[in-house]
Amino acid sequence: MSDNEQGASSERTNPNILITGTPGTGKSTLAELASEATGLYYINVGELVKEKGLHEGFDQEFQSYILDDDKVIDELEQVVSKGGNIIEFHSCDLFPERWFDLVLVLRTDNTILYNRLEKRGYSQKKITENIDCEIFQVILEEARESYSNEIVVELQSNTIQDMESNASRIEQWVDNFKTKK
Ligand SMILES: Nc1ncnc2c1ncn2[C@@H]1O[C@H](COP(=O)(O)OP(=O)(O)O)[C@@H](O)[C@H]1O
Repeated sequence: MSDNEQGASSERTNPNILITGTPGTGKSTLAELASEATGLYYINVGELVKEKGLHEGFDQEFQSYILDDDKVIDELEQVVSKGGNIIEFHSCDLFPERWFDLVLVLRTDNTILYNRLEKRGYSQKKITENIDCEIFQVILEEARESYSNEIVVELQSNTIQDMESNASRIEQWVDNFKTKK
């Protein structure tokens, strides 16, 4: 990531990073690795929503929770305002723009993604929905519309090597952010 991907310089001495992308692209795996490498605090928003009931119920048709955006924002506001977090979620337009110094959108080739989702035991309907989401770059477009394009970075997440190099890029980026503060 280049210097200008540093993004709009915030007052934070520790950055907040958002890792987003279609389900199955490897967000949790990368967020955990990057959290270990950087010491930033890892927040899995999907898990938090379930744990703390930050939703308006379960949508049987889409087999997912209907988010209560306001509850999610309220729950996270305090910890995010201090900086030093890696936040991971399969959507990104609900969070305030000011929260993030870097927004990473993971991308995976269709066949690889298909196999990962099938292994997860997703229904055919849910697999198709997610593959379509990836083909039409829904999350990438959402990220570009919601955040300054200077801080939005697309990362390939097909192989273990991709995962390792993405984690080390994040580590370097965080070091660089802290050095400049
Ligand atoms: N870059 C990668 N290369 C190979 N396998 C990966 C990669 N990223 C994730 N995986 C695997 O794909 C599956 C889904 O990853 P996960 O991190 O749970 O995705 P997400 O959090 O985006 O839903 C897991 O089995 C994980 O081990």
